Amino acid sequence: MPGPMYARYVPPKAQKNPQATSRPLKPTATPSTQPEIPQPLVASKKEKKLKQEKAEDSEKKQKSRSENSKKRKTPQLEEHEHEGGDDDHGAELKRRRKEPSVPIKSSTEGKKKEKRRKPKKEDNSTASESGSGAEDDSDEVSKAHERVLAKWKKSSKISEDLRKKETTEDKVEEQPPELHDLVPLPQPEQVPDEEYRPTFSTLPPWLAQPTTVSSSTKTPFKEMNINPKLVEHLSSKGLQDASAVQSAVLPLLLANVKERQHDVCVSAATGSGKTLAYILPLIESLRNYGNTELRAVVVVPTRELVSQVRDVVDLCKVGTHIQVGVSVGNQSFQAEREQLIQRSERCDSEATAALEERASKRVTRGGDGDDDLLDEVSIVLPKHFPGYTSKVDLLICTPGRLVDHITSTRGFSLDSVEWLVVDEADRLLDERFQEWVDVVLTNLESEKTPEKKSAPEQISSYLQYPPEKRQITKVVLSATMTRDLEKLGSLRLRRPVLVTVTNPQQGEKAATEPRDEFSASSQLHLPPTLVEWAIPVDESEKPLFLLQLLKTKSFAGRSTKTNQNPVSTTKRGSAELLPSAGDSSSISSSSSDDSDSASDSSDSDKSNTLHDAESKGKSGKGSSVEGKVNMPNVLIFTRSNENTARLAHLLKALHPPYAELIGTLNRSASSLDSRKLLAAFRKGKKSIIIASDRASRGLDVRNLQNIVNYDMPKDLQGYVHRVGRTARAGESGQAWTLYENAEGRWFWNSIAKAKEIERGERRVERIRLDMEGVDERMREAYEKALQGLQSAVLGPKN
Ligand SMILES: Nc1ncnc2c1ncn2[C@@H]1O[C@H](COP(=O)(O)OP(=O)(O)OP(=O)(O)O)[C@@H](O)[C@H]1O
Repeated sequence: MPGPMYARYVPPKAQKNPQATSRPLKPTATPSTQPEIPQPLVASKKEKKLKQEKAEDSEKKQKSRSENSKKRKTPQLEEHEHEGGDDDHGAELKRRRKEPSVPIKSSTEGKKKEKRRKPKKEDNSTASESGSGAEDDSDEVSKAHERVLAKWKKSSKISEDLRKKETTEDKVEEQPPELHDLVPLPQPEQVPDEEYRPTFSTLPPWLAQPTTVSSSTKTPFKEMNINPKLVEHLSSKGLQDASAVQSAVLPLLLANVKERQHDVCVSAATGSGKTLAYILPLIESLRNYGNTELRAVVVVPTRELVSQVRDVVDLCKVGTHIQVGVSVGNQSFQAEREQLIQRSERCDSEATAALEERASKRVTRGGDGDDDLLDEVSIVLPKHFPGYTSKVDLLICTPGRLVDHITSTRGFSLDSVEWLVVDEADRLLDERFQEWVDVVLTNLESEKTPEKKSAPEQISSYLQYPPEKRQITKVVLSATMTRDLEKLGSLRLRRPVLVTVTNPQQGEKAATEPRDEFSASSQLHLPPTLVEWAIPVDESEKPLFLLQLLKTKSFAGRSTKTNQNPVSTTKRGSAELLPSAGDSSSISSSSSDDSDSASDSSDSDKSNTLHDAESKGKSGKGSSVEGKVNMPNVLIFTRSNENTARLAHLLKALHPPYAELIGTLNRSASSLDSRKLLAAFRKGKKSIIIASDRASRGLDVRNLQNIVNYDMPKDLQGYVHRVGRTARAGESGQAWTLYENAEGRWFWNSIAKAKEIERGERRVERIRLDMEGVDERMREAYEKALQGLQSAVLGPKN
């Protein structure tokens, strides 16, 4: 054999192009990119011949050739040889894998490269094959090649193994999921997310840390800084002790004007006595003035509240000369002006001359207003000027009417006002009412007119000193006081203090624990004596459900003159009906904990049943009109004026004996009518009031025992105010909420279990009405009533 089979193989690493040399050793990611087999390994016959011829070249070249062949060993190959060769192929492979990968060349590109390489290899082979030296050399090269080939094989094997391993791993991952039929896989118990409680507060300290007082607190009026005659008078009316909120607020407000350094915000449950808490300080402050000036303004949202506050003022002002005015817009504006402002004439030649001069120049300031004044001047005595004085010390008004007087009533001025009370503040600040806050505050903060300035004020004005800031005490109250800083900020309170009333347990907690923003904003209070019920109803027969409720003994079968509550909560989550003569009905209820979903069809199993005593024929007295003792005393809330009228119509048609006992209270009722209705209700001539939310705020009706939410309230605050019409001033009361299927979830989540309401141990309890008594006859009557309603709405021809 003329020469070795693999003569003149130039190891890939000896190539000039390092990328080309490294490719054969590089393991490939996919089988399609197999390591490139070194091309020169199998030499063609032509090549061998050429090699032989060239091997006969001079010995001189032999040395240089052997040196050349040594030099051609790449540093990489040498390195491998030093490191122990084949054993380190794995490490080498890994190292190369980390190197940036060589882009895969296209086949044409590979061929071109091969062509470029060929002449070089030919040169080398010619040089290496000459005589015995050439043989040695070729042996050496052959061995080197074998070594490299062995390394390549080994590396190929390793990469092949790796590929196999990866494929098996992939297969394991791709295994199809185990099938478990339709039974859900057992899941680990879910860890509830911890409630986020920020460690910082964005509320100002006065809101975040209010002054709290326990609802059990009582202070005798005689221990307070109140006129003894007034204390005596209050006592004669059964008011000896100040309630909790009064005990906290009165000391702050009874101080004299110089000591009153704070504006006061009050957040306390409905019926806790907030009205007296601000009326007493007003009376004590106003009683000592010798002249009449408008010094106190009380703003409330509705006409009914205006007259209610007036009643409290009338109770407290006995023996004083305090003049009280009301402004509600139920009478003509002119008549109201005359009640509030006294017009007089004073001799003031200077003022008259100035005015006449203006008139002659036809300079008008403020347009029509000045023209009016000119007209007035023309009808007074010569050299006389019209003057105006207030006829009232204290004005109780709605915001809209107050703005009307400020802007249009000549002589109406807030220059002497020292007190501004905003009752039901969240409602008044929610609705803009002609931007009343801005108008009133701008007036209160503006400089007094010269006539209203005191002597010292006139002197400092003459000396052109800047006017002193006026001392006005603001009192802001609500059972659902807003923590909205923007709204409260609009009242521009001065060093405000927030007073809240908590139940005894909460009071202890509040005293020891600092209140953060979260808890401060979440406090709504319900009267502790209130019992709350929830009744699922069928939407299509809701009036029938209401009728059944009104007839049930636990609702209607008790005297309106006693405060005995037919349902006594015996322990948490359970209740029972107190036995009463001839009463066979019973109630045992489930707490709200058992009633997560209103749509739960198993309601009936868990809930309780109110047996209709009348339908069972065991007590016919329960709903007889003559037996007033057993008539329901109830305020029923609907969501709109229309619903109020419709429901009244249906109830009267369904159960005619109720007709003369039903009254409606909504926005379309005049003040006089609503006053009359409330008076009749207090006297027991009317027992059922069907009302819109107009009656939900502030209304105080003694002996009102039941509230029915026939339609859902708008929100949580709405609920608190509605149900707060009962269980007032420590008396008992019940609230019944009828919920349709679609409303149940919202009611339970947003009202019954609302975290914002402090209910303590109490729960809203769910009961079911027994509808057995509703027979075909009643359903027919219901249908007729609906038809009657339709023709009443559309007219008889339709
Ligand atoms: N010190 C007191 N002792 C006994 N009864 C009181 C006392 N103070 C007020 N009351 C009575 O409590 C009832 C509720 O008072 P008031 O109307 O002021 O409550 P309120 O807190 O303003 O309620 P709301 O937030 O619903 O307006 C009234 O009938 C009132 O006569």
